[in-house]
Amino acid sequence: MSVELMSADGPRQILRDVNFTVGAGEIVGIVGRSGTGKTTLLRVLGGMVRASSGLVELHGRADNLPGTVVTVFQDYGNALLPWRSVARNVSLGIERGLGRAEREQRVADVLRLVGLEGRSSDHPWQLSGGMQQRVQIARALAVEPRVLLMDEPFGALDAITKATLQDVLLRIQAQTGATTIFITHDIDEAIYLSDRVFVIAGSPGSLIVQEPVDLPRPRTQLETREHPRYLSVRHALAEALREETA
Ligand SMILES: Nc1ncnc2c1ncn2[C@@H]1O[C@H](COP(=O)(O)OP(=O)(O)OP(=O)(O)O)[C@@H](O)[C@H]1O
Repeated sequence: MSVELMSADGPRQILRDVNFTVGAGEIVGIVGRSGTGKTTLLRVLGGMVRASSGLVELHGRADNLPGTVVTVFQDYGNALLPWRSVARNVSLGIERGLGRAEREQRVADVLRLVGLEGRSSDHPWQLSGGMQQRVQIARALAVEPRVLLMDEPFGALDAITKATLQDVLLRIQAQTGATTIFITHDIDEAIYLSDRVFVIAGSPGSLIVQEPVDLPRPRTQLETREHPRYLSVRHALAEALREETA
């Protein structure tokens, strides 16, 4: 797939020949320097931007079924509606199509998954940044997506909250089996969470590495990061990113 977008000087190629397949239930982390087109790629996968050549297929179909692909943004502060309670933010994507009892049950279930069961009647501004990001993740999960796309989901959080949410995400993904594709600037986060790590490089951006992680699950913050395989994947990714900078 390739993507061209309009700039002030006319059309500009943003991504060139980015072709890959992601298996159902797989977790893929995308890393790469700023401006290489990672967010654009995620937008194409989410159906928000159209590829100028090539296509995105989900289970062999090019038309993304609404609700099957959901995106979580880094900017949780703006993603949540401040006048709505936590529960009503989470129910945003399921207000049509589900009866009230089923909807309330679904909201309660996903809030429990992200560890916010006691905060359903709070408003976003009454929560910490990490909690607000959990609300956004809960809202995405409420529609029971087959594909979860996340653009630097933990980028704005402190290291301890980030580690906690990484583990929340792994637990949820193991339970829901959602195919998960996320962007991060943190190589360690990419390895810790993923089955494969993609490196996007250049301008226009292309997919230069698809590194299998091959670390056992369930993963833990200490043991996984001390595993010899972890270090070799880290080395390979650092080399790929360094070569690109050189
Ligand atoms: N809507 C748009 N119209 C025109 N050009 C765009 C648009 N969105 C992004 N671009 C351009 O596409 C290129 C890639 O941007 P993108 O946000 O995808 O990169 P990125 O790898 O996610 O960067 P970062 O890591 O800094 O978030 C940039 O040159 C940007 O200016």
